Amino acid sequence: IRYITVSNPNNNNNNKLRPPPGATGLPFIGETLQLISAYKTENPEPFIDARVAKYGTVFTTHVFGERTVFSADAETNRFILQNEGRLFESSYPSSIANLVGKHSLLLMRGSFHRRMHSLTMSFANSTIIKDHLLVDIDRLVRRNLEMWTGRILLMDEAKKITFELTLKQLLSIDPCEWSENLRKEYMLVIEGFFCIPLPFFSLTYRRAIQARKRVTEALHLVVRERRLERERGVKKNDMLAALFDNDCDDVMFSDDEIVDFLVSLLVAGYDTTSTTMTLAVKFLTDTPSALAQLKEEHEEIRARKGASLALEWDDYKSMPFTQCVVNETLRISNIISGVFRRAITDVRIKDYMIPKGSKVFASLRAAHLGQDNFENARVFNPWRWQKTSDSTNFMPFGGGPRRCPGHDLARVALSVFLHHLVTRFSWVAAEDDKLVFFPTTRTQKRYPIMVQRRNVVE
Ligand code: HEM
Repeated sequence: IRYITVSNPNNNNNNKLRPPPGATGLPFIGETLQLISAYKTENPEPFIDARVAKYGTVFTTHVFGERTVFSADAETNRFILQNEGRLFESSYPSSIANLVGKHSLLLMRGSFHRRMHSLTMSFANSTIIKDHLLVDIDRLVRRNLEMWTGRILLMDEAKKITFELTLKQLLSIDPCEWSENLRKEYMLVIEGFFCIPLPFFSLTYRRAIQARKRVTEALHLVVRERRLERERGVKKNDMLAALFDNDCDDVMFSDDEIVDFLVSLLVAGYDTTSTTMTLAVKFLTDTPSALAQLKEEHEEIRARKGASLALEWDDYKSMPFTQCVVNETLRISNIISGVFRRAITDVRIKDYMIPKGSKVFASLRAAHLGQDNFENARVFNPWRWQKTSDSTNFMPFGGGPRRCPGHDLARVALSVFLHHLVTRFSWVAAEDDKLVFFPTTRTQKRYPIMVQRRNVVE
């Protein structure tokens, strides 16, 4: 494949190139309804498969109000993501942009984005996790699991756990009534992400905007209080402290900037990690041999440590099969099904021309489920990762300058959660439940399970 930026508009060869083939469907709505109805089922693949068969892995469609170049090709996706800021830039729908706030990392661009992205990374990298976040993750996961009994909605429980973890890491706040109320407001904000961003038309969106206001008010109070504490010399080791410390450089963050930044970190880590936790359990329940192997791995760790010691970094590093399960869950469920970008110049991809201004969707899902990229790609098979530790076709956390800064943190949280779950409980699905992929990836009934405490551990 040749990828070339078109810098000379008078180049005749380039002028002959056309945009990728495809169909743009009905006026205004394009193929949006076909896409939504496919993604509302357990098997949305035919939407992509049919177009790939007809037009190839890069095709044109028209979704969510705009003509869009859709890439189902892993190499093209990588090229798009790595050229962030040079050939493409991220482009979120206005519903999401309004709700995360204008100072959010998701919306930042250029050198400021690079700087804030690396600040976020430096707060969630493996050294920091090893040195102090792991202790909190272990404690908060155990604390939640201790309360489980009988029938639970796993998706709700996983959300509670990830929200508590994120709040602790960002603001050093332990679970309490205040944090639980904040979480409820957050759920309303996230509901608003995928609806029409017109308060007049959508009650969900109106509710989301009001909830965002309450969330930012609550966070403003925390930031103000922490500034006062800081003046009194109280030091904390969390994301908010890192943002305050950045004041010492050339930039002084205002409270508004800090609050938007925190809102977007909570948004980005909350739904993604909790849904992955839930789906990992669902896939394991449906694949008993994988669950048995996972249990064995974790029971060995417990046998070494005894019933009650907290997990340490070396324990996390001795969970090879768990990493296979995490990879395979990320590959097959595709919590972030793809990312939207906009071409900031004319770009040549393969033998097509992507005109400047075009909307582009790099479908991570299509690459992960492409039969040419993975053998029996649509089957949950964690053992495949025992053969290939890394794959260039595997990008659940995106790539390039916007690669997810929470990727290590998410992996650790998932592994610790699975460890305590399989060593403390056995469970069965309480009802049939199925996966759907619109508006976000979730199971229809929030995955009800019946849990039973095991005797092997405290
Ligand atoms: C299984 C869990 C997760 C998945 C699958 C996931 C996936 C992704 C993906 C695909 C992107 C790239 C978006 C783009 O290129 O436009 C991203 C960005 C991001 N993620 Fe995650 N993420 C997860 C967990 C987390 C966690 C725990 C955090 C908290 C620190 C986090 C914070 C972010 C932020 C702030 C961005 C925006 C980065 C930027 O635009 O520079 N994510 N994530």
